[in-house]
Amino acid sequence: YTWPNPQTDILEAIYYQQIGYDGRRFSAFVRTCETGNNLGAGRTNSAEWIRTAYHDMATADVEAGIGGMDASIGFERFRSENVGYHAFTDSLLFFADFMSAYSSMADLIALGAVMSVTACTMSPNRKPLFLPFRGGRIDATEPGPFGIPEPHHDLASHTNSFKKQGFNATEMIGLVACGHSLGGVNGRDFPTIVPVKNDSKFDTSQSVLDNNMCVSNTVPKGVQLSEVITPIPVKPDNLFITINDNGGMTIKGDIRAWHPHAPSFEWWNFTTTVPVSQGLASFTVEVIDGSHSSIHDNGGNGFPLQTDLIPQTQLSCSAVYMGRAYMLNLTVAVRDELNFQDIKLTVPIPMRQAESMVPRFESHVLNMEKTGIIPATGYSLYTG
Ligand code: HEM
Repeated sequence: YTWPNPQTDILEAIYYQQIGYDGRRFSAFVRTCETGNNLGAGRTNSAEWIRTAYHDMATADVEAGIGGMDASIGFERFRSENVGYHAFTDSLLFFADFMSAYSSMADLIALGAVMSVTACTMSPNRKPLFLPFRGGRIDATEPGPFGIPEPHHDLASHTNSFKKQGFNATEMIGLVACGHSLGGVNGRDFPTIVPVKNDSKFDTSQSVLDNNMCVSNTVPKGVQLSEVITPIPVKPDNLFITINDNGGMTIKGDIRAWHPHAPSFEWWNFTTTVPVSQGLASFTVEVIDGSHSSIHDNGGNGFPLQTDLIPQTQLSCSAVYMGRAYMLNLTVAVRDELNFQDIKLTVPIPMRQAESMVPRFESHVLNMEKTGIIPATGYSLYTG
């Protein structure tokens, strides 16, 4: 993808930046397929994340284009068809820390499933599976229909229910078998599903996983999933531009570089000051590795810098207490020659939803007031 793209940028970081500087540590909870003893004997995060993804998706009606991966499980945890609700509660609580206006709970549930599959196919004798991950799911604001398959249902009703979810009988068997090979334990407690439990060893279920764990791509009508998200080799991050009162513009930032043989990304930072009159529209990055040099130009046009409205972080502050209070005071330098009439700030604020533990982002729009000028730069300051 081409940088910047807010949604892809954030999901790409949560997926691929695990350890080291700015590591998001999402995968620490599924470092191995067995990780999770902290939850109590026999519980594993990977199994719970997979089950959460499946139960979120399983009420889909693909023909009608309703339901699918939409985080409606947040509203549905206490239904009897969602027996063992702690698994869903704990998974959603973990994912909630990674939510933003650009990373929906439904995307994070899907990513959790993708990462769990990788963790559970990692062993010395085989290649781990990295399932393609797409973003763009939209969280539901109300519960979905009932319809999770339960152990006491008969075969015909399972077949029907999987058909509604978009799977034929063969896929149903594959999906249930591979799902329960990951869970690994619970089949024993529920004899009605023994036939599928015994069906799968990990070796044989891998191709099944491959085809079917794409359950996470079942989404309601109208939701457009992104392209498969893969890491870009060079990515700018934490860019801050300051308009100085001596006529200079200071650009600071990090560059994340992907070294094929390193376990994590390498990070470099830079600071440069140019006269405001000269400006800076974009930049390229040269990576020198031994005697080899390569120029990264973001697909041809360079990494763009937006200098019409520039947040001045040194003049701004924010405090976030999830669910209790929220404070943001933002000052932006605005280029005078653009003659904007109004400058409005749109802030997505996480709001509690009464019946779900998943917050909903609500956009609040406020007017920014002119609070000063930065002499001899052609910029004024607006605060809101
Ligand atoms: C006929 C369809 C299905 C039935 C009746 C069923 C039923 C169950 C039951 C009763 C449990 C035990 C829950 C507990 O002990 O709290 C379980 C666990 C599990 N199920 Fe299913 N399931 C079905 C399909 C699936 C599918 C399609 C997947 C994933 C693709 C899946 C993934 C899992 C996982 C990973 C666990 C283990 C959870 C853990 O260990 O924490 N199930 N299932």
